[in-house]
Amino acid sequence: MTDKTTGSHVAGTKDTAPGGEHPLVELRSAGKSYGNIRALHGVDLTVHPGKVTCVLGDNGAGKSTLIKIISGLHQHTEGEFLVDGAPVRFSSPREALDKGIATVYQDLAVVPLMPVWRNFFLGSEMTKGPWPLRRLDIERMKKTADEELRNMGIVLDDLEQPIGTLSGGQRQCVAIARAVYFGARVLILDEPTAALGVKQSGVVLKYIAMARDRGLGVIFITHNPHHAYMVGDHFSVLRLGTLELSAARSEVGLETLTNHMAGGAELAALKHELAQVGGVDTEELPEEGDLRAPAAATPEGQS
Ligand SMILES: Nc1ncnc2c1ncn2[C@@H]1O[C@H](COP(=O)(O)OP(=O)(O)OP(=O)(O)O)[C@@H](O)[C@H]1O
Repeated sequence: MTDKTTGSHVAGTKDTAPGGEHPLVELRSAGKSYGNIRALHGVDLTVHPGKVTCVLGDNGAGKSTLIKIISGLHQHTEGEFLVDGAPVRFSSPREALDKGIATVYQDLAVVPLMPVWRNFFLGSEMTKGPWPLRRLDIERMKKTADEELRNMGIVLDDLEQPIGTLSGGQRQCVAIARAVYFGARVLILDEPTAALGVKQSGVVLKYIAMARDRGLGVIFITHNPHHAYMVGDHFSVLRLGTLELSAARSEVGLETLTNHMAGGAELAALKHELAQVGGVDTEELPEEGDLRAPAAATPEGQS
């Protein structure tokens, strides 16, 4: 575990792929500057098949920049980016997709009024018949979408219903099933639970676990340490563009993770500011050390 806040380093923390294989995706001291704004610096990250790597961080921490590098929207300006052990520099998201790296964005790229099955195949429609008589193979698309969603345990009453009528959680799940069907090896999920309630978040976390169990390497971007801890194998906390914490599940507990995300020092500063405003009983607000995880939290060092 590397903890940048304490400077401590625990031996044996470097991720090694099972069987000594290369990670699917690896960043080595990677960084990105936009002009003279350094958005990301010195980031190490590995993604292995069948594992969930969680990237946590507050607003402006650099999460989107990190996703953009891996998904081919931006290029890194420092360090190395490797896929299957080979250095890469993508010029477009298409190149990332060709390597099996699929990204599910929070504002899902769906057409709300189109049926679920049509959105499932959007941009990659099945066709039949020879050119120039080629036409959409609607029956096969409906059947395949139905099978694939069922395989992922997603049972919808009617695939003809417009995707816009599904709940946010269901839409995320359809997007995950779609990425799995189209051969993703690495699935990047951009805050999939951010806009969801507790129950819907639980459903999405279940499908993240299913994608993992199917052997995909998942990068789960989130603000929420509790959600991360439900499914994560490795946790990377970004702060102001650098890695503040990088730890395997066996090395970090939910409590530590929550404290990192809550930003104890920032909370103390906020408490001080609130005290100046008046009208808020700051005595009742928690101290840094009081930021406790829920009772069900896994004890430190256990998973
Ligand atoms: N295109 C850009 N040009 C200049 N600066 C940028 C650009 N994109 C991001 N930044 C800066 O880089 C830093 C990291 O931003 P980034 O969007 O990666 O953070 P984030 O963790 O995704 O935040 P949020 O959760 O708010 O989306 C911020 O200071 C941001 O202002």
